[in-house]
Amino acid sequence: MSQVQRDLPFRVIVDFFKKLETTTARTQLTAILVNLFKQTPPDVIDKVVYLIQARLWPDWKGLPELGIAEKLLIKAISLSTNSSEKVVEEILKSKGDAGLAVEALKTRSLEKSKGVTLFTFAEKKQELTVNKVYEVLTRIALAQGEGSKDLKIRLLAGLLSDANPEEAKYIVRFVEGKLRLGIGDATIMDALSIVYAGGAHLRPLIERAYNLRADLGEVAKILASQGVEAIKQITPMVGIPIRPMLAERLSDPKEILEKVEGEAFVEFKYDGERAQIHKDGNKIVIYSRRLENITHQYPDVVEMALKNIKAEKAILEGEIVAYDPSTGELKPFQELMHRKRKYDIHVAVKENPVKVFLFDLLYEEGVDYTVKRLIERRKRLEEIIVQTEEFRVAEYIRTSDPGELEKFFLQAISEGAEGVMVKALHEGSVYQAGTRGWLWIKFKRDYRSEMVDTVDLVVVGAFYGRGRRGGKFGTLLMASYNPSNDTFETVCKVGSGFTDEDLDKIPELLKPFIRDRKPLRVVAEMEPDVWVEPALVAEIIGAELTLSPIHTCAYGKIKPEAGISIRFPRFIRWRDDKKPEDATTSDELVEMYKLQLKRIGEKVAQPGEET
Ligand SMILES: Nc1ncnc2c1ncn2[C@@H]1O[C@H](COP(=O)(O)OP(=O)(O)OP(=O)(O)O)[C@@H](O)[C@H]1O
Repeated sequence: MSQVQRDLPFRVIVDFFKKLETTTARTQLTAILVNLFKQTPPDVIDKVVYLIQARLWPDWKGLPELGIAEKLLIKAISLSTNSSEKVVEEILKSKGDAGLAVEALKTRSLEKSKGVTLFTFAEKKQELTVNKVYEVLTRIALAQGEGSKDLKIRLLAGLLSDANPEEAKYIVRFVEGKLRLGIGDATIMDALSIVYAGGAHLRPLIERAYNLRADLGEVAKILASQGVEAIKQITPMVGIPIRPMLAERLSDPKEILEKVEGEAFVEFKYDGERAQIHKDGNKIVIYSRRLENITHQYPDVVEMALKNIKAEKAILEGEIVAYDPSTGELKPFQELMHRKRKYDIHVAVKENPVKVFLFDLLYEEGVDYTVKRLIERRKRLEEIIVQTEEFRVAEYIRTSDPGELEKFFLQAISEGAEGVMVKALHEGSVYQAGTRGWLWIKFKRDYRSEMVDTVDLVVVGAFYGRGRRGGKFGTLLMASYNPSNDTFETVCKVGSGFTDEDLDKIPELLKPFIRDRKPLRVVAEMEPDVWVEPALVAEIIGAELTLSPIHTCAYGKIKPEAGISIRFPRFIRWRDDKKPEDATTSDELVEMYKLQLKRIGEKVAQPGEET
């Protein structure tokens, strides 16, 4: 065999980007991706995956972003194309896209130099490779502090000079953060399974590995270089976040207990911020529900964890909740916002104290607890911590009695929780990382409306307002997530519930995600004024769920030619702790719709009852 290939020409990736631009069907997307992975040597597959994900590394690493503002970009393009900044600005204006601008300028300067044949042979540039592009982009991102602006410009200009016009176009789009390809993690995992197992059957294992080690580039590399066995052996690792287990929802205590097969742990569902606490000796890292590193926001939690976790190496989960030290009362989630400010964290720590309620153990001293029953995980959790007033296990009971469950639920609400989490205890009650399933069921407070619960939907479009809202976005087109084909299906247009301040902020929030055509993963019948790449999640409540022929959520699942929609939807708040794939799924809306029908049925059956 020839020498092992360790790199991939960058033009192969460029060809892939180009093909994607003219593709809309998901099956085709997967096929194109399979073709790319087949050509990718194992050594660079991690980098190829990151580039497809439009990033340089997983967000949780907390490494800097590229940090190239438009001004710097113009300077770099000007340097690399021998054009003045003014010319670059003009072309940028007329093309409306920096990628197209650099492509045009480079083509022009190539044509100009065509006549000059002297030295061209000897000077023929080396072909750009994925490693080279990745290395320079990394250096650009890591250049920080004094003189870093200049360094960033020089590095980028150098890279663009080495690139041909098409390569330069995509490099610029990447740098600008505009290289969203509409390829979700689900499609990447499908393609990896096809390439390395010849079909879909490896997909669940790849997904499990990704759930335990939230780094798809790394998972792809292990698979490509060490094979399927290595993927099977993957266990949690302290320092690398585990994708959180999620709960289904129901609101009938009897039905909930039937679903978890009888006896259950019923815990307070605290209204705070989920925290995955990693301890490695005297180092603590805290990851959020979205797997962002939030350690710096909670120096007090770091201290509590160091003091009260007896294990050397462990991964624990809990909820961080704000409280009022004068009364001991728990405060709502919004109070934690003070911890998001970058400066004066010590002031926030003093003014907004928190408690931690632990509810799971995922790993301890080389043992993978995610594969163990809840009962074992909880027992060990209690053994390895010293419980204090501020750092302790979530309030819970163990029961199989619906009446007792209901009573505990009311107690939870009266003590400032949102409701309860009911957790299965049976043989199969493992920790299902990254999965929403029936092993955990949330039972939340009724919002005093027909819709029992709020939903979290993704912005996929926006409409300009009229009257007082003229010229501004007044209404957003919202969608649910359909994980079975990795798409976003429209549910409703929401125009109420926004404060003036919310409305003022919308253009800025949407700006990076606005597209001139329907994003690949969006399924919609209506045409908004602008399309929005799925990125922003909002919590929505409405009067009730209805069926609508113009929305595509779970289309045809309840009735032919109708999707599920929300009557009188109202915006509650942004959920920036959620990724679009964490939004309420179309199947969950189907369940909620059925539940609503059932409750209406019950009301009709007992007309005397107060509703
Ligand atoms: N005792 C507990 N056990 C598990 N999760 C808890 C508990 N108390 C509070 N929580 C929080 O509830 C969330 C579980 O609900 P779910 O799995 O549906 O996630 P979610 O979609 O963020 O929930 P929601 O939208 O209801 O806030 C967890 O992410 C966690 O932050």
